[in-house]
Amino acid sequence: MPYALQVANLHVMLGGQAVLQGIDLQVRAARWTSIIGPNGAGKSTLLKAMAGLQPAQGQVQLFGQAFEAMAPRARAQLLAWLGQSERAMDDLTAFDTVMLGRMPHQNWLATPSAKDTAIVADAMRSTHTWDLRERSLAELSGGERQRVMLARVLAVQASVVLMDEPLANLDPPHQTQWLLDMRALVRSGVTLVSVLHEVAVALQADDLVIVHGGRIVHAGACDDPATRAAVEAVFEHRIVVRQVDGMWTAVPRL
Ligand SMILES: Nc1ncnc2c1ncn2[C@@H]1O[C@H](COP(=O)(O)OP(=O)(O)OP(=O)(O)O)[C@@H](O)[C@H]1O
Repeated sequence: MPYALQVANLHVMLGGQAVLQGIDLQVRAARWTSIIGPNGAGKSTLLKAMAGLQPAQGQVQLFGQAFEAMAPRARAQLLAWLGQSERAMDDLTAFDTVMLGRMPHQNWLATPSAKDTAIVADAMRSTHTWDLRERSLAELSGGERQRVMLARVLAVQASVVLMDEPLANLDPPHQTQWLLDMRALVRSGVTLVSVLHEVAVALQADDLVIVHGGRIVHAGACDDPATRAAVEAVFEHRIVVRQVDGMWTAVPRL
């Protein structure tokens, strides 16, 4: 089975604390993997390490190649990243922000090609940000801004996309749209890894990785009953995983 990302014996220390303690993970290509777990479990740190943005002990491979062996530009074309509450340059327009996603494909100081412009327009239309294209980021609401950042990641057209809390600030229609867009992306062959607090959305993924205390406590297919039991357990049985209209969802146990 082809793997997009392989993580072996990953350790991260932050502020004298062991935040990741020997993570082994294999992310299957052309599938959607969701990472969930309680606050402070180490999810964001794991995702950052998989993006090469977090110094760590251990090994991360992208399509079988060690990260450090890859040229930065080749890696930036293959792997796109959306961080949590990502900072952006407030003075840039939404259009120019999304165009930043094309940088790994452009030559230094070259003007964007017609292809770059078409890809940016597509990404902005699919995230409903096209009408915001001339506004500066500073003028946008939290959800509008998040959708612009999503468009930027889509504009990279990377084979592997990592997203940390992509639904932050998105209203329910845009959450549903995100789900539909991500399914289409994965069907087209992209590998998606997302850290999500919305358990009901995370359960729609193909595979689920559950992190607790810097360790993976469960990894399995979302349609495996053992995975659903592990979800309830890691959240101390304060939620129940139920089927509604043929879809698995999580509701509070009151
Ligand atoms: N720069 C840092 N220095 C010290 N400790 C850190 C640093 N960054 C993160 N931590 C700690 O590492 C642990 C894991 O953080 P991380 O952000 O990976 O958790 P998370 O599972 O994504 O949490 P959340 O669900 O709250 O976003 C937390 O206990 C956090 O306080």
